[in-house]
Amino acid sequence: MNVLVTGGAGYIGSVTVEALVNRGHRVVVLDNLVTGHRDAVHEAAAFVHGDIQDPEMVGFAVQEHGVEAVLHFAASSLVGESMEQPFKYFGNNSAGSLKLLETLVGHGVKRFVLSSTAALFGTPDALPIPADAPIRPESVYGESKYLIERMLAWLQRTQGLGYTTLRYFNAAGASGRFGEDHRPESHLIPIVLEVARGKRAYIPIFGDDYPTRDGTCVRDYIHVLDLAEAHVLAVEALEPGEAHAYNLGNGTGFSVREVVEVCREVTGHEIPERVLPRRAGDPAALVADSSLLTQELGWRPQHADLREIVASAWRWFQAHPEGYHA
Ligand SMILES: NC(=O)c1ccc[n+]([C@@H]2O[C@H](COP(=O)([O-])OP(=O)(O)OC[C@H]3O[C@@H](n4cnc5c(N)ncnc54)[C@H](O)[C@@H]3O)[C@@H](O)[C@H]2O)c1
Ligand SMILES: O=c1ccn([C@@H]2O[C@H](COP(=O)(O)OP(=O)(O)O[C@H]3O[C@H](CO)[C@@H](O)[C@H](O)[C@H]3O)[C@@H](O)[C@H]2O)c(=O)[nH]1
Repeated sequence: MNVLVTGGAGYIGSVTVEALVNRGHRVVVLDNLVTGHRDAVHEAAAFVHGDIQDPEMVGFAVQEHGVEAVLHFAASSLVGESMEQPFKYFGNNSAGSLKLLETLVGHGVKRFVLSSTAALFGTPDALPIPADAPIRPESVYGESKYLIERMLAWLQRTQGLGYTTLRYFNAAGASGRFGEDHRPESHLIPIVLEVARGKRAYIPIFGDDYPTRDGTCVRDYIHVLDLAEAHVLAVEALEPGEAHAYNLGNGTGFSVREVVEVCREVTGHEIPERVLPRRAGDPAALVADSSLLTQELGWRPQHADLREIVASAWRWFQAHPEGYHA
């Protein structure tokens, strides 16, 4: 298939492009490089430096490359930041995706896979969270993604667009070539590894008074390679006019303190910690029930062990001490 990947110069997008290329698909990446890196774009993929909100750039990419399906990663994606900058999130994510979808539908694109999020679920009634759990975001980020899901539901009904929304939990780890390089970094595992690499003095723990087993937030960390594989399966199976929503995680939760402990084991470094106040928008615990994805697409995580996930990130950081800006 000819696949357009928005945000393909970013963390999860770059690893997914690698997986698509390995599977024999032809890929064009559209990215404005606001958080992504040109060097993170696989050499077998075409690259268009542009914004999802620019109809001319998007239209050019679609026509020039005969695009049949779109994987939409491009977004602003930090829970904490979204609570401080709501207009950025409703703008880039919700309004940006609306513009993108208008252009794509106008060019006859009928297959669309959305990077959605566990942040849709807020504080869930029970764990693990199934795909049909109630939606009640507790952050602007989560709401901004849910608005895109609602647009997709209406475009399926009115325009025959086929879509799959993958609500993934916490991406982590690296492929051999592509890894996580956010600036500044805000995600837990790369920050803990920055402490191990001597780039930070300690790991701040945002709250230890949550109703969890050790008081720190629990998350379901999924290997970026398993995420990439789910995208390949989803886009290969998707037909025009269909609608699917899947949760995507390992089904096991780790607290912030447990993650730090695994990082100590993997790196052999001490990793001091310091407890700070809670971060706005953080639910106490998020763990995925991905059984619908397993039933319908045969997806199963191949790298579920948190030690393996952390070790892959650790190897990538050792091989790329300055990230993509070497
Ligand atoms: N990292 C996670 O744990 C996680 C979990 C659930 C969902 N997600 C979602 O997955 C997607 C990718 O996340 P990531 O961690 O790889 O983020 P990232 O910031 O590394 O990648 C996003 C990419 O999109 C590009 N981009 C942003 N706005 C754009 C625009 N308007 N036009 C063109 N390009 C634009 C950026 O330059 C970047 O390359 C996001 O949609 C995010 O919401 C991430
Ligand atoms: O220095 C840090 C960084 C994070 N945390 C905590 O670690 C957990 C994980 O945080 P982080 O790695 O920032 O991820 P999330 O905020 O859970 O969000 C990620 O996972 C979501 C899905 O669950 C995605 O939608 C988001 O895009 C992605 O950033 C949270 O409880 C944070 O409060 C700390 O205690 N200290």
